[in-house]
Parts: sequence; structure tokens; C-alpha cells
Amino acid sequence: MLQIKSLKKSYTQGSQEVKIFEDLNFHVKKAQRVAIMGKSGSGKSTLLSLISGIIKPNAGDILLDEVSYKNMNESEVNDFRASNIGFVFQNFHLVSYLNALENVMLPAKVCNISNPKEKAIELLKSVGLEHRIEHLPSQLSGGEKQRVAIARALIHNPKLILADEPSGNLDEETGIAVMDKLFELIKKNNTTLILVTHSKEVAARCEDTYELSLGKLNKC
Ligand SMILES: Nc1ncnc2c1ncn2[C@@H]1O[C@H](COP(=O)(O)OP(=O)(O)OP(=O)(O)O)[C@@H](O)[C@H]1O
Repeated sequence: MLQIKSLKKSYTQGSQEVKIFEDLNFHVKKAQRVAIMGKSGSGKSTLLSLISGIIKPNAGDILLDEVSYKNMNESEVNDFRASNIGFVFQNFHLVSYLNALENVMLPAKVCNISNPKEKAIELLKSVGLEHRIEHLPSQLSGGEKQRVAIARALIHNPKLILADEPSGNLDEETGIAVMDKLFELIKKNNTTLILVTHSKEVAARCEDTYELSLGKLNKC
């Protein structure tokens, strides 16, 4: 479902070129759950940004369900990402002036899906937050915010979820509860997951774990 072919990416810093990927090849099957680990600076966030089309590779290609990003312009990539990918970040990235319900409904607006309010309420119920739908992010705990973010990531039924340290900012018990919810929902929906984590316990929930090192993904 996700194919990464001969991917090359480097950053230019002054006169220096920082090479991250020189020839990365990788594929993920539908509904597969893949964890990516690796030292700080190995390129994990860069990889997620490339997969989401937020940054462009220097060469090579990425295909999601056979659709290549190569010939899309920026607005086509943005639309494609909005329809097909859901995100869960360490810092939740909720919109501070929107309540939980409005935050969850955001991707539904962009993707024009039917009955967004009903779907958002249903998802908030499924993450145990039916009593918090009118709360602003500042009125929610860290674990509650991440559960709102999970509901938001799933409302448009994305093919792929990209998660970057989703329990990184939560205490252990809350982190486990939030990850239980994320995995329960993605299993139910057959959603493919690529999860970046420093935690072996979190990675163990995935079928496959890879370590990113020197621009290559090595199976653990
Ligand atoms: N916009 C940029 N310009 C220049 N160099 C960059 C840029 N973004 C990232 N880098 C460099 O690329 C390398 C990979 O960064 P990246 O953020 O992908 O690593 P990471 O594995 O996600 O790290 P961490 O676990 O610390 O979040 C780092 O050496 C970083 O300094």
C-alpha cells in the first residue's frame, strides 16, 4: 500500500550537505502496523514528512495505493494528504480555540465527508470522551487531548496513520491507555500504521519494527 522507491533526501546547511537518505527502499502492506525506531537525528521525522508529502525528496518516489506523489503539485499533494493520511503527534497539535468536537470535525470539513458531527461524536464516545465534547484543549488533560487527536486522525477514515511518539508526553499509565485506544480503533478500521517511537514497549504492539540507521531501515 505504501511504496518507497530509491528515495534520496539531503538538507543543505550553509555550504554543507546533510545526507539523510541516499537510496531508501521500503514497503508497507495494507493494515500492517510498523514501528520505526532509531537514534536522535537518524531521520525518523524526515521520513514521516516525506511519506506525508510535506517535504519533497531530491530523487526517488513514494506511492500510496499506487498513486505517486511525483507528478502532483503542492495543492494536489495537500488534498491527497488531507484525504488519505491521519496524524497523531507527541504534542497533540489541537487547535486551541476549538473545542474537542470542533477539533475532531476539522479533517471532515476539508474532506467534505457526510454527517461529520455524528461521526465526530461517535468517535469521541469510542475514545471515552462523550462528556468532554465542549471542552477546549486547555480544559483537557494530556491523555484526553491525545484521545481527541486520535479521534481527529480517524474521522475521515484515512488509509494511513502516521504517529510520532504518540505517548511521549504522557505518564506511563495514561500512555498505555491511549495506545490501547489507538490500536483498538486502527485494528477495527484496518488502517495502516507507521509509528515512530523510542519505546520498545510501544514498538512491540506493532507487527514489525525497523531501526533507521545510516539512511537504511533494518528489520529488528
Ligand atoms: N530543515 C532542515 N534543515 C537542515 N537539516 C535538517 C532539517 N531538518 C532536519 N535536519 C537534520 O536532519 C537530521 C535528521 O533529522 P530528523 O528530525 O529527521 O531526525 P529524527 O530521527 O526524527 O530525530 P529525533 O529522534 O531527535 O526527533 C538531523 O541531523 C537534523 O539536524
